Amino acid sequence: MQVLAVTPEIFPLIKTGGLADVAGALPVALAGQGVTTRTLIPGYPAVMSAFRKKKALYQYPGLQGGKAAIHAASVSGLDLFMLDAPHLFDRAGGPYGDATGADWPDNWRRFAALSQAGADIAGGAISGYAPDLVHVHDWQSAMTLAYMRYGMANTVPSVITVHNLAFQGQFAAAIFPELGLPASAMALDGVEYYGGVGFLKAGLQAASAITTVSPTYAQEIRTPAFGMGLDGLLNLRAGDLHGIVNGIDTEIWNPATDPHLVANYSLKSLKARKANRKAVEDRFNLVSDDSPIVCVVSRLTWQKGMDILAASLDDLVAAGSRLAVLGSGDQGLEGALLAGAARHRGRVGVVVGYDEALSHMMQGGCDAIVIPSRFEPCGLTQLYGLRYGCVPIVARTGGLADTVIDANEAAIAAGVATGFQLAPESAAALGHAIRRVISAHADPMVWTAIQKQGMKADVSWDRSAQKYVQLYKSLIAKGQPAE
Ligand SMILES: Nc1ncnc2c1ncn2[C@@H]1O[C@H](COP(=O)(O)OP(=O)(O)O[C@H]2O[C@H](CO)[C@@H](O)[C@H](O)[C@H]2O)[C@@H](O)[C@H]1O
Repeated sequence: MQVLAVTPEIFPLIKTGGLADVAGALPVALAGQGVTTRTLIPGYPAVMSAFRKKKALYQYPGLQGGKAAIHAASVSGLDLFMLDAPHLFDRAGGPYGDATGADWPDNWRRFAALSQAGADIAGGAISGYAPDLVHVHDWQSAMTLAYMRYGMANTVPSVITVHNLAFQGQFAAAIFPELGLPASAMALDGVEYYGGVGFLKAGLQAASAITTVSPTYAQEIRTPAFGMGLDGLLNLRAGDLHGIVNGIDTEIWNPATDPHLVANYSLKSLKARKANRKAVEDRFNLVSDDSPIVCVVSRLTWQKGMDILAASLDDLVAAGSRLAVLGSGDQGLEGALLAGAARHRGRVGVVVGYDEALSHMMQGGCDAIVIPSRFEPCGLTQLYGLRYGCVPIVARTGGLADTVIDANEAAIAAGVATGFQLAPESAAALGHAIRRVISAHADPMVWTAIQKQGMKADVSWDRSAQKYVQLYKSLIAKGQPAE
């Protein structure tokens, strides 16, 4: 089976968050199950400069205002198509904005172009390549399905995965004439969204099936509280909506071989974690003692509950915990956390920035990782935590609720506990959870049992990749009715 994936990010080439991890790991997992994936990504500078050997397979004399070409290349087991469109993607800064973090004003044009190229490939633009199915991710590639629906590839089945409903790609109606879609597309069941154009909405409407990254989030987004304006549409399409929990790349995230750790270890050699713990203490200027180091590796945003964490710092330190925070995002939150570190020298350390290597070291050296999100489609850092014996402390929402078994008395007695759950959006619940963690940590038998049970959990892609394959097969068997 041949699948064309379209995504704005892919690890290891370009990553701002969990979407990149999934886009990079899923094709490898699917390959083991007879699915060949080729992934279309934008030709950002980091992408185009990664390959010496490129081959232009398709040329556009004009695509959203400039010349463009589709190239093919392979890296780390991934087969890629790259959309080389310098007027759209050859810019310093991040994939979505400039160095100050401000969004590019023409993001609609950039990701409409990516989507147009995706639909063109699906429709046969690359000679000899005809995918059986198209799989797109989030709003940045969602319009692929609209271009397919109103164009050549309207019989190719498709899947859209929602990694985060908060990001919708909503733009003014004035852009519509420049999208190159027929006038009939500007309709309630087309790309129209609250009077403007909705990229994610258009994809949700056109997809043969919709997936999101955990069963609980798939239910939550059908409610007004989590649906972010799309719950009505998601309820209409409930029969085509599936929750498939993310896995992780267990080669890249393997404490036994991870090159970013001072000391490698496994279930049988947990004591070796001490050397990593020492390295974390040094990096974050923490005092050395027996109290647990609780870490955070996160975008610093409201979604992730980082305001609740910042407001709870004094309480968490008073309870006896040490904290190591790595993150970047909202400047107000960065400031609040840095101020907390200044108030609690030696007990709270904060590194503002994005540091892949340090994130591995923290999972390998800290005792626990806290994820107090308000909503969390899946969450990956708790899965890395499970694999590394860095016990997850998670808000009971979305994929966090689906992947961590709370260490209540019954679960401890049954030997199934893998972490700690808390009620979302509550500083009191966070404080209570940290006190439970400190008390469990003080009992090495209990703590080691929780760590080991987490390390035994299956966080690989195996089962979830099977679910995607089953879904792909059922859609291909059904066929996509032409309009
Ligand atoms: N400062 C930093 N330095 C280094 N690494 C950092 C970092 N901040 C974050 N990371 C890394 O970025 C990734 C973030 O993954 P999350 O699952 O938390 O996702 P995110 O909210 O971006 O993604 C959305 O998509 C993913 C994938 O589907 C869903 O799991 C999630 O719920 C949804 O919100 C992890 O690999 C983490 O280690």
